[in-house]
Formats: sequence, C-alpha cells, structure tokens
Amino acid sequence: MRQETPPVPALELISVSHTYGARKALDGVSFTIQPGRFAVLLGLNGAGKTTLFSLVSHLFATRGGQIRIFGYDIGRKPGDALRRLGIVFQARTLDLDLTVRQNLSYHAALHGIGPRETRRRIGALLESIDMSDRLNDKARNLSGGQMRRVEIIRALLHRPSLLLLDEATVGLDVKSRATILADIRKLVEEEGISVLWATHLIDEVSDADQVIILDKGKLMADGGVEDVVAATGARTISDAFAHLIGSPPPPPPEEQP
Ligand SMILES: Nc1ncnc2c1ncn2[C@@H]1O[C@H](COP(=O)(O)OP(=O)(O)OP(=O)(O)O)[C@@H](O)[C@H]1O
Repeated sequence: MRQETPPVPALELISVSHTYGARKALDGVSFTIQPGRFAVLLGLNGAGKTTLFSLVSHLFATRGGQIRIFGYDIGRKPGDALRRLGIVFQARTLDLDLTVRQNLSYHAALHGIGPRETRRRIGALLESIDMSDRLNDKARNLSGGQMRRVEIIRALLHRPSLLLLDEATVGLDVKSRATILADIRKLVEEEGISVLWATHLIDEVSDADQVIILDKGKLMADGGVEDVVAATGARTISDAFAHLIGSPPPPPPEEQP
C-alpha cells in the first residue's frame, strides 16, 4: 500500500525560547500550523505574541529552539523562508506622506517584482478590497481601517503562502474589524493561504480554527476549538481561555467602557 507523505507544515516552532535580559518572554514554545489553516494565537498583553512574530519574521535571531516556514529553517535559509511569509505588524507601518501606490510599489520592488507585474497585482488587490479609487491618495488621508487593509494587501503582494497578522484589528471600529477578519478568512478558503492571527480578543475565534493559547511566554493549549474546550472541561472557548490564563478574558472593544 502506498503511504501518503504528510504535507510540509506551513509553520513549525520547536522549543522556541526568548529572553530580554533576565525576562523570559517565550519559554519552550512548540506548535505546528498545517497549510491552509486559520490559526489564532490567543494571549493577553505581554503573553509573548509580538516576540514570537519578531522571531518568525527574523527581526530577532532565534537563539533557543527552531523555526521552520514550509520546511525552511529561518536561521539557516532566511531567504527561502521569508519569501513564503507575509506579515502585518501591530504598529502602523505605511509611510503617511506617500500615496497608496507608492507604499505598495516600494514593497513590490523590495521583492524584485517588475513594474508591469507590480501594477497588475496592485490593481487586482486594491479591487479585491474595494479601494481602487484610493490609489493616488496619500496614506494619511485614509481611515484606520483602510490603512490596515492596504497594509494587508501590501503583505500579500509577493504572494506569500503564510500570512502573520499581529493584533490586526486593534483600534478599529466594529464594522472594520468584521470586514478585515472576513477578508482574511476568505483568503484562507479561496487561496489556501495559511494564517497566524494574533489577538487578545476571544470573539475573533471561530469554531473551525486552530487555537494556540499563550500565557506569560508559555504555551497553554494548542488544537481545534472543540478539543481545547474539552481538554479544560469548559463549556465554551471563552471559559477555556479564562480557565487557562486564570482570569476572565477581556471583553470586545465595543463593550469596553
Ligand atoms: N524590548 C523589550 N525589552 C524588554 N522586555 C520586553 C521587550 N519587548 C517585550 N518585552 C517583554 O516580553 C514579554 C512579552 O512581550 P510581547 O510584546 O511579546 O507580548 P504580546 O503578547 O505581544 O503583548 P502586547 O499585545 O501587549 O504587545 C512582556 O513581559 C514584555 O514586557
């Protein structure tokens, strides 16, 4: 009988640790995300999500453990690994004095994409987020939600297979949050892209997601929503999260005072 070879994971962390001086930000974290999966990295402020993103994107060197993107070790084969990775950081990174076109073209040039192909990709991606008419607007004239969506399509310009988003909906209104989350879920469904979505908001988790819970640098749970709920003996993922981190999860922003 022919044995099926298992797919190469989109992302693999093996015993990853990171310290800032004496402070341990990540402590032996291991998990795997399979291709085409939407994985939510759930943790409160200070859990270690941004540190983890900095290691996966090679901003920091991995000193403890190993990170592989589609089988490529980020330390040994950074070019091969990073080519497959798109990333949207928590902090805003558009140049406000440049137009949408200039912000996007600059990123495409960094990835060696030619001018004609750049124009084609920018046109198609802007259309997909219904922002074709904003091509020549300065970034500073966009709303917070529009800026985020431009950052997301910028991260997709070089056609990555794995997309990382760090608290992508922070500071946005309810409608923009829902639109962005729905757009990303559509990408997973239609393009088979793999996503690691970092958030502290439990309402961004959906039943079909893989959920990875971090607390104070430690991996507390990793699995399908149903499995994580069952493993903690809770009734909902919100209760499971509260149980694992030892405090009630923060309410969604619209319920915050
Ligand atoms: N440059 C730094 N120097 C020292 N300590 C740091 C630094 N960056 C982060 N830390 C600490 O490392 C831990 C993890 O922080 P990190 O920013 O990765 O968490 P996070 O889950 O992304 O939180 P947030 O959502 O607030 O950004 C925290 O205790 C934080 O104070």
